[in-house]
Parts: sequence; structure tokens; C-alpha cells
Amino acid sequence: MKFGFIGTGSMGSNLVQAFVQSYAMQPDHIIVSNRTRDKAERLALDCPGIHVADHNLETARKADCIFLCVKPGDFRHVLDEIQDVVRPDQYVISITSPVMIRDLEEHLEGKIAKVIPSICHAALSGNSLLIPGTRFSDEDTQWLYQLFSCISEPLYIDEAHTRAASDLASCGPAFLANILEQWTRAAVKVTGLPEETAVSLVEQMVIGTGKLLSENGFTLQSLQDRVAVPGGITREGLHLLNDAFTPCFTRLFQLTHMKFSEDLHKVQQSFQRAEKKL
Ligand SMILES: NC(=O)C1=CN([C@@H]2O[C@H](COP(=O)(O)OP(=O)(O)OC[C@H]3O[C@@H](n4cnc5c(N)ncnc54)[C@H](O)[C@@H]3O)[C@@H](O)[C@H]2O)C=CC1
Ligand SMILES: O=C(O)[C@@H]1CCC=N1
Repeated sequence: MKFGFIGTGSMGSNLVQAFVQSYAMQPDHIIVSNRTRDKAERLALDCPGIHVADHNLETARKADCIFLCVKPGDFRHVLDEIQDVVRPDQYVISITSPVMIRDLEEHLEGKIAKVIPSICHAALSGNSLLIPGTRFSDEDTQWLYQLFSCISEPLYIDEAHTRAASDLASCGPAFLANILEQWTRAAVKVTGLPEETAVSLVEQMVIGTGKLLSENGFTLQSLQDRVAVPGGITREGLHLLNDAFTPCFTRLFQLTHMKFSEDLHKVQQSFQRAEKKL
């Protein structure tokens, strides 16, 4: 099977590298195209053997499975380009949450699915969020699951939950890194701990915590229970964090959902403009 990637930015490249690293895809079965060819060429240097196409049409024509890895605002342009060549037997996988499956199915004849990936796949871990479209048979769905289990823990989700699930699985690494960074800054500012020491302590702590969760049977709750000895220091800290973070995370979800609605609206408008032109 030949795999095509349209868009080789942060996530398109991440997926290609993860699929090659996991041996799920052979480099010479991968064809990529990007608006600026240089970026695709750089990816080809990292993954020798992949083919850089001259344009998206070539990628769409030659691949059995086409990944659409562009941002919401670039979708209409890409769909306009490839819609005449996409065949009903081809898989088309979009990794963009505010582009709805029904809109993709209206524009393309292929078997459409939405899969929201995560930077964690670079470490062959994290959840990929799978939303097979209406043209996916049980067999197709099984194939999709198998493919993504090579680089991640696939999880089926309802399209209506895309944003919330993606906030946790896909934005999560950036959110967590931000929290940890702010924590180290506070350690330096409030206590005078050298920055290098604070950063190293936090990094090792988070790696260890991940291992406890993944390999040692801990849950988020049992971790807190084991560390917070009765009457101890951690319990005091947990009270403060509960008070501070609950409103912050509520606001975070409201904010990401607002941005999602805006993007969704813009994408829908761009599709309507395209239909009027026809
Ligand atoms: N970065 C992440 O961790 C995640 C990103 N996503 C989604 O993946 C999509 C892409 O995101 P990123 O890779 O982070 O963005 P990016 O900006 O790094 O990459 C987008 C790429 O698309 C290319 N592009 C734009 N128009 C094009 C066209 N007409 N033809 C070919 N290539 C074109 C750009 O040159 C760029 O290389 C977004 O919808 C994002 O929401 C989903 C989950 C995680
Ligand atoms: O920042 C973004 O829009 C994308 C969506 C999920 C992760 N990154």
C-alpha cells in the first residue's frame, strides 16, 4: 500500500517519522508534498527513500491512503486541488479537528476518517483519536486501528468530543510542558534554586511519574494518596492546587471550544464560497 502525506509541517513530519520508525510504513511506499517544497525535501533527508511529489495532485493520484496534514484554513484549497482525482477506493485521513467528516465526504469520493494524532507518537506512545467516517466498513476500521496501533494507543471517539479529547491528548503535551516550566520558574524566583537544577528535577520527576502510571499500576488518585502523607506538606499543596486549577481548567476548555467554533465557522464559510463558485 502507498501512503501520501499532504502537508509536512510539525504533525505531517511527525507521523511520517513515527510510521517509518515503527516499520508500519516502508519509506519507498511514502510520497509527500508540501506548499513549500523545501520542507518536504528536509523530511526526505531525515527519512531516506520517501518520494517528494511535485504537487498535491501527484500525491493524491499515487497514494492508496492520503493523509491531509494541513491547517483548517488551508483545507479548501487542498480539497479544490485534489477532489477530481480522489477515487472511492482510496482512504483519506484528515488530522484536523474543525473540518467535519460530513464536509469531507461531500467534497471527496474516498473513504474518509478523521484521526487526531499527538506529538507523543514521536515516542511511539500517546493516544491517537480515531473517528471513522460513514464509508468505512468494519474491515476498514480494523485496518485503521492496526495502522495507528503501530505508533500509538488508538482510541475511538465520537466526533462531537473531538475538541475535548484533543485538548487532553494532543494539546496536552504543550499544556503540561507549560505548567512544568512555570513551576520551575517559580522555584528559581521564590527559592533561589539554580534553574538548571529545577529543570532537571522536574523533567526526571515527570518521566518517573509517567513510568509509575504506565508500568507500575498507579492511577492519578493513588499517586496523590501515596505521596500526600497525613498532616504532611504535599496535602497542603494539593489543597492550593485544587482551588487554583479547577477554575483555570474550566476556562481552558471554554477557550479552546470557542476557538474551535471560530475555526469551524471559517472552514464552513470557505466550503460554502467554494460551492457558490461551482
Ligand atoms: N502539531 C500538533 O501537535 C498537532 C496538530 N494537529 C493538526 O494538524 C494540522 C497541521 O498542524 P501542524 O502540522 O502542527 O501545522 P504546520 O503549520 O506545522 O504544518 C502545516 C503544513 O501544511 C503545509 N501546507 C499549507 N497549505 C498547503 C497546501 N495547499 N499544500 C500542501 N501543503 C500545505 C504548510 O506549508 C505546513 O508545512 C492542524 O490542523 C493541526 O490542528 C493535530 C494534532 C496535533
Ligand atoms: O494547536 C493546535 O491547533 C493543534 C491542535 C491539537 C494540537 N495542536
